[in-house]
Amino acid sequence: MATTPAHTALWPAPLASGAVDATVHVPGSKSVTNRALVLAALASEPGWLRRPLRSRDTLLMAGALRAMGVGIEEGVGPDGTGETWRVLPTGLHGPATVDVGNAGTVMRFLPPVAALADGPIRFDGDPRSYERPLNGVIDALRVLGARIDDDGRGALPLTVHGGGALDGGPVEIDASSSSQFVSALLLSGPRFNQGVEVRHIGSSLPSLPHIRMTVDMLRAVGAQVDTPESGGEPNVWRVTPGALLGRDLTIEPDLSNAQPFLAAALVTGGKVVIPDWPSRTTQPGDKLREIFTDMGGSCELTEYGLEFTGSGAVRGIDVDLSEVGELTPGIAAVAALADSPSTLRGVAHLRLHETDRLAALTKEINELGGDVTETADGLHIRPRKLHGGIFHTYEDHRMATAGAIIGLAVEGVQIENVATTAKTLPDFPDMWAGMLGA
Ligand SMILES: O=C(O)C1=C[C@@H](OP(=O)(O)O)[C@@H](O)[C@H](O)C1
Ligand SMILES: C=C(OP(=O)(O)O)C(=O)O
Repeated sequence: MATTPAHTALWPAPLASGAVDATVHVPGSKSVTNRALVLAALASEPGWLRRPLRSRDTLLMAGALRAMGVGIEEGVGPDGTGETWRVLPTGLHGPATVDVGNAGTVMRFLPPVAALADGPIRFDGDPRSYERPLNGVIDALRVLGARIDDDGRGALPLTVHGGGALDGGPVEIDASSSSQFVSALLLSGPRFNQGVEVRHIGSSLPSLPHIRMTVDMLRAVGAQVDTPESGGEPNVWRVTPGALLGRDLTIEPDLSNAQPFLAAALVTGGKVVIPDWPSRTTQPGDKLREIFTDMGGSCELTEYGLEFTGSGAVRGIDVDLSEVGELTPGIAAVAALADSPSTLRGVAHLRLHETDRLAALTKEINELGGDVTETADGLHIRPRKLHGGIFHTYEDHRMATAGAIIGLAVEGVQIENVATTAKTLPDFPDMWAGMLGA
């Protein structure tokens, strides 16, 4: 019997029968796991990643580093706990081929690593990866001494002809389309002969917490990094050349992936506890404590984790999301169920994410009867009574979880290709059913 291909399969989003009351263990952060893998691969000694995220994006990162010769072994941590990767930074060899899938972190963070390998590294990925901007990384690497063959569009596919070392030094980039350009150059910077000085010359710079995450993690493995926040020039980051330490790092839960579960507490007037929510973090998802409180919930951060409670009321919000763009789909879903209008601003660069998220959210919410309009840099959302229907996801994990949030409150919502959540949260459907007590 023919089976339905995953991308057309429909998942009936469960309707909440009442207020949710659940504890949800959220797997490790995509952004922290993929940075930790890169830094461990560039270190001068072995390192450990405990509780790494195992999802499409992080398995692609691990696979790519392995293809370049890095050892990444499944293991038991130094204290006997499982769920660990041991990283043996023995390699960086070409020729090799890297599949980036549609992972921004893989397509941006690895070309600078490949420039340090001793042979050609070919990069390819999903059709959407050809459309996502990479010019900031390609142009900068050329200035820093790398040889790269591409088709001139400033995007994938391409080959980095690694020369075993890279000069490095000062470079200007426009990172207004993605903060990942800056992170990519900084992460490999300690291994460039002269280090790197990245000067952002564009009009705006999204996702600043993700750049802070890069800087914090570099410092934690012994790199010296000067930043605008540490008294340096505005928009300039400087990394000194030097060896990196191998570390024993426990990966924090992915706070952006906690979003749909917190949203469930908000829209059902229930309660959700997320264990191990860090008391200090650079993850943008931490901002949800404030945003979802403004939208009607309340939260308490204890040593055990975050307890988030909905009040039964869901309020609209006017908010600049430029620092936390990846939270937009989940906030838009909640806003569509609120009792007053919302304006989400500062996220024009979302048009270049997994899909054009502003267009996709507008179309899919409106097809359920909503009233959403796109602005130059965001969305206006005027809540209306929604009805069931198919919610298309465009191979975007956060579109799928946004649809699931709406489905809690609207009967008959069917999510197309819920399996696309595997990009960062492979167990999403089971976790969602578990939260609802199914
Ligand atoms: O560095 C990172 O880990 C990320 C940076 C952000 O990218 P952009 O600056 O391209 O939005 C974010 O949206 C993405 O999900 C993860
Ligand atoms: C934008 C995202 O991913 P990527 O790392 O592919 O840019 C995201 O996860 O929301």
